[in-house]
Amino acid sequence: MTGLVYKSTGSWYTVKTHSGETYDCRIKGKFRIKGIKSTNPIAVGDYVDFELETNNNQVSGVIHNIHDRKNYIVRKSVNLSKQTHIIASNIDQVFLMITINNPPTLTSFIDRFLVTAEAYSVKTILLFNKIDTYDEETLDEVRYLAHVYRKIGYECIGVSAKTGKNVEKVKGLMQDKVSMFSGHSGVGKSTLVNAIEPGLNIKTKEISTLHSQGQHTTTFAEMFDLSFGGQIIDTPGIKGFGVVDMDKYEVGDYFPEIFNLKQDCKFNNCLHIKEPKCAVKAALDQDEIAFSRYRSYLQIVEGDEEHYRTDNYEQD
Ligand SMILES: Nc1nc2c(ncn2[C@@H]2O[C@H](COP(=O)(O)OP(=O)(O)OP(=O)(O)O)[C@@H](O)[C@H]2O)c(=O)[nH]1
Ligand SMILES: [Zn+2]
Repeated sequence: MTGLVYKSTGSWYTVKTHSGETYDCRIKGKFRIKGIKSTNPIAVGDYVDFELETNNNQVSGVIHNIHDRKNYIVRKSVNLSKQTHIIASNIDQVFLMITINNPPTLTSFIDRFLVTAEAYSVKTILLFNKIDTYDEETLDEVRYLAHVYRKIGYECIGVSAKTGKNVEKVKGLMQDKVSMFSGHSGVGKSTLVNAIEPGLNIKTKEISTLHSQGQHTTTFAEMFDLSFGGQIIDTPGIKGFGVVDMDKYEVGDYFPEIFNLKQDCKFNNCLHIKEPKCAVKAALDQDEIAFSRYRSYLQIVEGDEEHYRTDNYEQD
């Protein structure tokens, strides 16, 4: 049988078949996936093959195969083992929720998020929430940001989880897809998800991420069905996408507007900083590339690790 993993608790997996039956499954033998050194071999969002077995009149499943993943997101463990934990896989899209001032979402946060999402091959849609509260000046800021991000290929939608503005539009995008919601604490993730699917109480608030010994608990994601088709993955306690190791020469490839120009730079290993005949710097001078985007690019290339962690990898 084949099913989709909805929940994992470490040794047991909740797997749902296409016809809607749910089974508790375990893994058979050692499971190694090429190239990933992770603490969990199977994650929420995985498609797996399993066989049923009966023990003491209890039916459960034994997973013997995992299908290739289209993408996955990981979290590095904070301890010294340097192992990764796969949070979720096969994500169709992530909605990055942004508020201008309550709380403020900085462009450096948005851009670091987008770079990570590009590196993971996860499509991102930007939702500017709480537009019911904005004055004309703040709305101008929303319009400007939407212009900047639309120009480089990201869909941008102004929404209000409170008044319901554009909530139907977001639902339409979610139909029959696997979605996630991200963004700073307080941007309105729970409120919007509740407006989209009333009664689905996703626990975006984690009670505590620390054990009494001061170690981080492992965060387990969970998948939920949407009544109108599709699923939502809830990742309690995880507000950003974490840190992805990348070479400084790779960073520009995850900025679509920089990637599109790099073949026009004189040097094929151009970092677009001080090199002569750089197409990216020329585009910046012509205002074809937004300065805030270029500034974020420089911050990432110059490796402001400390900043990266606090900005993009929040855990309360
Ligand atoms: N005016 C207005 N208030 C909103 C809107 N969306 C959310 N809020 C309010 O903003 C506050 C935070 O919303 P939450 O949904 O709890 O935010 P969250 O992103 O889930 O926060 P965490 O659980 O901490 O990650 C609540 O008081 C909501 O009522 C909106 O569109 N307009
Ligand atoms: Zn260049």
